[in-house]
This record gives sequence, structure tokens and C-alpha cells, in this order.
Amino acid sequence: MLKVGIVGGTGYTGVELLRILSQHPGVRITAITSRKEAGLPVADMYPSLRGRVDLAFTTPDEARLAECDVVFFATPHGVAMAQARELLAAGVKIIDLAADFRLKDTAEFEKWYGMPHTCPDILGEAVYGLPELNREAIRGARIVGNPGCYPTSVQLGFAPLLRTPGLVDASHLIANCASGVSGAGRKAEVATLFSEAADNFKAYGVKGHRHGPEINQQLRAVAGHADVHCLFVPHLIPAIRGIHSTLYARLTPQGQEADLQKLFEDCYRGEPFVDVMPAGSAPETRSVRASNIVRIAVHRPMPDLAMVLVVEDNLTKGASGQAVQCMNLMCGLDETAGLMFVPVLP
Ligand SMILES: NC(=O)C1=CN([C@@H]2O[C@H](COP(=O)(O)OP(=O)(O)OC[C@H]3O[C@@H](n4cnc5c(N)ncnc54)[C@H](OP(=O)(O)O)[C@@H]3O)[C@@H](O)[C@H]2O)C=CC1
Ligand SMILES: CC(=O)N[C@@H](CCC(=O)OP(=O)(O)O)C(=O)O
Repeated sequence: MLKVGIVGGTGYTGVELLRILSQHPGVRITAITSRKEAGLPVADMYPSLRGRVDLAFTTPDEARLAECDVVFFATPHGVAMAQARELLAAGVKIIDLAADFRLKDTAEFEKWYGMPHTCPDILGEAVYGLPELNREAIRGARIVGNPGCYPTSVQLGFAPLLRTPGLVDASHLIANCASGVSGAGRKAEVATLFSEAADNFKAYGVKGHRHGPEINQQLRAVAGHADVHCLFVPHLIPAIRGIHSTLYARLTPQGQEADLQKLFEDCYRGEPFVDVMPAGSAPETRSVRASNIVRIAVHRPMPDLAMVLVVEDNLTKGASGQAVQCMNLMCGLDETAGLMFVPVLP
């Protein structure tokens, strides 16, 4: 059994990790931290975990975490990089759900996250944790930067169009994405009050969002060249969970000859967590609710335009489910272990 710790267990991604890991056949949760709730039994805060998680929150002290095989950081940006060096030295594998180990350019990181990067050497070693595009590197990793929720959907939606050179004009991609409110975390904020977010729909981060550089960095890696530019516009939807991304790419004459449905089906054949839907489909966020599945539909609404619709659960495939998928790969377990749950409806 792997001994697993979670730093930041009271947040939404932390409790989602608990939900998944408490049913995982190869894992024993040995540490779960919160500074504010230290001493409180986990099940007192989250009755959904009564009878499943028998631990109390503790402070995130290094000695207890150093005894784990794997530690997940479900914390704000900057927390994992402060503890990564000591934990790696103790032989612990690390999966950071925040952005400390996603952007390879430290100047970009500092620009978007407003803090200096304190361990560029570890950043150099860290692997970007999107298994469908980076599986072999994740298997050998000691430290993984788990992708942002929006970037997961955008990359999986655009990848089939970018992997084959010359199908689309990669310099003008558009990603219109919408997220449920749990994407903003559990902390109190005016924008996520019920009376602000319910019965409303709006774009935000229109002048630039920190997922823009992450999306572009990774799409360039998929395409294998630097001339990739994606405009990313996030929106807030009055839902708790779920991301819906509508992606547009202009097809080249070569791309207009391609069978897009077959291209997507071939790209994701055998992938346990990517469902390419039948031609003409419009996937719904509730069809992936609380599951690790991404559903994708590809359309061609104009002769020279590809439109890709992607849905995922921001807390599962967009965060904690993906992190467990990475843990399974890093630790030599079946990639799907603990993750084959069916989406919740309604
Ligand atoms: N919500 C989502 O859909 C997604 C979130 N993410 C990322 O995952 C991370 C966690 O997100 P989320 O669960 O929503 O956040 P929340 O705000 O809901 O929870 C944050 C958790 O971190 C703990 N924490 C805060 N500051 C520190 C600190 N300095 N040291 C140790 N622990 C700390 C908090 O507990 P306490 O203060 O008591 O210690 C709390 O348990 C963030 O980086 C977020 O950007 C990524 C993908 C999707
Ligand atoms: C609805 C909402 O507010 N979503 C968050 C994205 C959450 C996430 O994945 O972001 P990071 O891990 O990169 O912080 C936002 O736009 O900031």
C-alpha cells in the first residue's frame, strides 16, 4: 500500500482527493493537513467521508509528510515549491495541483503569479502531468506539475488538430471556456457569492488569464513549433462543477481534406478517460460530473473551420482525478486504479 499525504485537505480539490483516494485499492491516506482546522476529525467537516476517512487534520509539518510515498499539494500557488526540496530529498514523490511546476519559463511564472520562483532547478526536472499527451515522462517523474483545469480541456481538444502538421492555422486558435464556481476554490470571495454567480453568465480575465501562457506553452509542445497562438477567454457559469470549452481552428486546404471525426477517434483510441463522441454530438457538463472522463465532439460548421466541444469536471479530470492518474503512473500502478467511477446524474 502506498502511504499518501494531502496538504490542503479542507479545500475543494483536497476533499475531492479524499473522495477518490479513500476508495483507491492501492493507497492508505496517512496525512491530511489544514492549518486552520488542525485537530478536527475530517469526517466532522465532511460527513460524506464518515466511515471512509478516519483521520484528523494536522498542521503541514514536514516530518509526517516525509514519511509518505506520495504527497499531493492541493494548496495555493507557492506552497509546494517551499517544501519540495526537503520532501524530494526524503524520497517522497510530489504532485502539485497548483501552478508552481507548470510554466517552464520562470519570468512568465513570476509575471502571472506575482512571486519569484524559488526552485528553478526542481522546475527543470518537473514533468507536466497530462497523461494523454505526456504519459512516458510522467511514469519516470519524481515531481509533477498537475495541469490547470481549463488547460486540460483546451489541450485535449486541440491536440488531434495540432499533432499532424499543416492541418490548421495554429497561429490563430480560439478557446472560449466556461467553468462552474468550484473552480475558484472554497475561500470566501464576492464573485462567488450565490447572489453574484447564480442566474448570471460573464467572461472574466478578458485582458489576460494565467492559464493563457500555460495553454500556449503546452500547445507549442504538442505542435512541435513556436508559431502557436491561442486566445483564451474564461467565463463563469452558474453551476458548481464542470467546464465546457468551445474551441475554434481555421483549417488549411490540407485540413479541409481530412476526416476530422476519424482523426479524433484515432488520436484517442484506447484512452480510458477520453470519449470521442459520435459526429454531431454536443456534450454536456453533467455527462462527466464527478468523473475522470473528458468528452469531446468535433464539428465542421464551415468548410474551413473546425469547432471542438469539450467537457470535463474541473475538480476531477481538471484537478484531483488527473492527479491520481499521474500518481498511478509514477508509482507503477494500473493507470485507471481508483478512477473508474461513473458520472453522477442529475
Ligand atoms: N478548484 C479547482 O477547480 C481547481 C483548483 N486547482 C488548484 O488547486 C489548488 C487548490 O485549489 P482549491 O482546492 O480550489 O483551493 P481551496 O482554496 O478550496 O483550498 C486551499 C487549501 O490549501 C490550504 N492552504 C492554504 N494556504 C496554505 C499554506 N500556505 N500552506 C499549507 N496549506 C495551505 C487550505 O487550508 P488551511 O488554510 O487551513 O491550511 C485549504 O485546505 C490551487 O492552487 C488551485 O489553483 C487546480 C485545478 C482546478
Ligand atoms: C472559475 C474559476 O475561478 N476558475 C479558476 C481556475 C482554477 C484552476 O484550475 O486554476 P489554477 O490551478 O491554475 O489556479 C480561475 O479562473 O482562476
